[in-house]
Amino acid sequence: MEIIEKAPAKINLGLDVLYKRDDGYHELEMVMASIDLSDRLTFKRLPKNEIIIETNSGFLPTDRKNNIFQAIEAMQKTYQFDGGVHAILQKNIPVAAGLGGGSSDAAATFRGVNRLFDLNANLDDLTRLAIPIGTDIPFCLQGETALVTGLGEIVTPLKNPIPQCWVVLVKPKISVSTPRVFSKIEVDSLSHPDISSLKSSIEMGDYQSMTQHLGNSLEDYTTRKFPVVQHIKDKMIQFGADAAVMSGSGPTVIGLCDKKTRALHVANSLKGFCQEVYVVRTLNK
Ligand SMILES: C[C@](O)(CO)[C@H](O)COP(=O)(O)OP(=O)(O)OC[C@H]1O[C@@H](n2ccc(N)nc2=O)[C@H](O)[C@@H]1O
Ligand SMILES: Nc1ncnc2c1ncn2[C@@H]1O[C@H](COP(=O)(O)OP(=O)(O)OP(=O)(O)O)[C@@H](O)[C@H]1O
Repeated sequence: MEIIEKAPAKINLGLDVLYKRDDGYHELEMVMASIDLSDRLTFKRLPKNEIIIETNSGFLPTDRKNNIFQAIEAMQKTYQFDGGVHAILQKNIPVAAGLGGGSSDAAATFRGVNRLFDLNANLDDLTRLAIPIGTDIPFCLQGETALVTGLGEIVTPLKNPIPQCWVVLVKPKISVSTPRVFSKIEVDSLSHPDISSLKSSIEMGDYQSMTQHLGNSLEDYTTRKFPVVQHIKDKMIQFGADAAVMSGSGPTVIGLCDKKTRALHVANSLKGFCQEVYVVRTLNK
């Protein structure tokens, strides 16, 4: 028997860093949405108690450093099932891009192993196991559009998902380390997007108002370190995106367009500038 799970990327429409906690982590307030750009995972049972990870991506670790490995191990320890897991990852989401690829793979692994061994774990059970592996995983377990608070572990689905639109993703050829960004920011001097207005515009289905309230507290730091991120934002607006914002700790910039033709125009105009350009839809159930 094999189980197949899709692992969609996430975008941060809004990300506010509220304060730094005594343990070094940051209290966040975010609006996140899943998009139609996904990794694909296949899970098979193995007779012996081992974990094998195969992937089409040459850059990724296949040992304990991979989030998939950690998720399988957490499930093995908790549920003590007989046998091991062979996971095959088809990587489509750019790595270290601010699109939560590794977190979504881990979430898909929790779902997949749960099904593969008929473990009947519920969302709360899986969320508890997920938090120590990555703070984006609780959102990835639920998907769609949500307000995400705490360290990332408190996920509250919005009354309505993000209004249907086109998302242009542009990833410059740099990788950004999330731990490094969090260790370098000075919390007192960060900008604070209006997450409450962003949330209400989405819940009211008001696309235009939503585009006016996108924002990311981490953007100033990443754009100062990598000015190319600001260039991409400026170009997106110049070529017709309704709004543009950096996702997560970067470096991917997302541009929103209500019309497909305009999204394709923005994407085509940026292709000469960056190699990795995607046009996707948001993912609503
Ligand atoms: C920036 C975001 O992408 C927004 O969605 C996420 O918060 C990051 O999620 P992630 O990649 O799953 O990151 P994690 O592996 O959980 O955390 C990486 C590192 O970022 C820092 N970190 C993360 C989350 C948080 N609320 N405060 C932090 O300070 C910590 O130093 C942590 O060791
Ligand atoms: N399954 C995986 N897919 C991608 N990266 C992984 C995976 N497992 C471990 N990693 C490691 O995690 C690091 C960050 O990868 P990822 O693509 O999840 O970053 P990200 O998109 O910036 O995530 P976020 O937006 O949650 O910060 C990489 O350095 C990579 O080697």
